[in-house]
Amino acid sequence: MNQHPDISPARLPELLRRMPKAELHIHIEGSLEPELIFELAQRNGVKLAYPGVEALRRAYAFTNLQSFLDIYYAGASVLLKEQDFYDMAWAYFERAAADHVVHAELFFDPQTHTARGVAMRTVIDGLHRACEDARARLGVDGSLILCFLRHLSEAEAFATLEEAMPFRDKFIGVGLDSSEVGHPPEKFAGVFERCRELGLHLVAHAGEEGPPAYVWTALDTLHVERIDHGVQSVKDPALMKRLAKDRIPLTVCPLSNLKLCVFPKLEDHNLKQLLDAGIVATVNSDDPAYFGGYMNDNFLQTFAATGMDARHAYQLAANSFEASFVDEAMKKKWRAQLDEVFASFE
Ligand code: HPA
Ligand SMILES: [Zn+2]
Repeated sequence: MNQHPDISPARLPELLRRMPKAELHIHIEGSLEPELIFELAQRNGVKLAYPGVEALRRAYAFTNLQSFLDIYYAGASVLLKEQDFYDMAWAYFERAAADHVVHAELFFDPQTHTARGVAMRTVIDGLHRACEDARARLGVDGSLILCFLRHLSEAEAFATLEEAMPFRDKFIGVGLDSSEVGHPPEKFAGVFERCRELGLHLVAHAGEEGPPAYVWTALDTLHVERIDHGVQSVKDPALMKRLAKDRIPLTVCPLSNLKLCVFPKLEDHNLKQLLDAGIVATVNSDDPAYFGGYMNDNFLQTFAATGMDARHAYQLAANSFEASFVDEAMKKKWRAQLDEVFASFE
């Protein structure tokens, strides 16, 4: 296995496109393209606040996380039927396959839908059916992670978990998303403890806009296995050491961070710094329909802006497999595919 191939910078874009990779931080509702939003709105008779696709796209000028979330929840309002959830996830899987994503762990926000009267079964069945078809027809392995909305109460998270329990075999874990600042991980200590007892995988958004303290409590109070975003961790050297020592993966989303003004320019992004500190960082798209790109857009633009090389590319792909919630045999298979692609570029 050659982890440090001598590959010329000119061939780096093609290598980034072709290498197999896992996506571990994608909100499936954030993959809803404006065209599909309008198609579903028409199909379901939902009235939107924008006259058309272009007007909606023009509204995608965000200043921070909250300015995005307001539009993201409005976009999700067109999802009503099982087929809508299926169509959304299927469109994502087709794009993922084109980017050589071999495995994806999809976040979904049930509370966004159940609050509008959509049944939990409708949401989970539609998404799960798309995962099954993606495996069979595209060769993309997919699984679901249920996210609690952190701007809501812990009692509401408990009620959501209860509602989802009849479908326990259709999701592999739980996460925590939505407005971060003012809603620290410890607000959800009880429900995460219950999810841990249930044998669910645990992740949480922390250190996207919020302070390193939120990353610490996600680790030590919620006992999460991965941190989503986590880019603010560089402000705390002790935290950086902890993440590296315990090999806690960070699911980093460079174009999201750019669009939500977490970094002023992609050139300022700290992904290379995280990797060079020995942290198991990965690249992900977060909400690709809103942030200007899917997996390969994130890889290509970030590499062009930050001067990372083929060694970083290999590390990021290998990290995505290490950080995924699959068995060792699957990880081994994907690492072998990764080595094969790198070997073909030497
Ligand atoms: O980037 C995000 N952060 C927090 N919540 C979210 N929900 C969708 N995307 C995001
Ligand atoms: Zn996210």
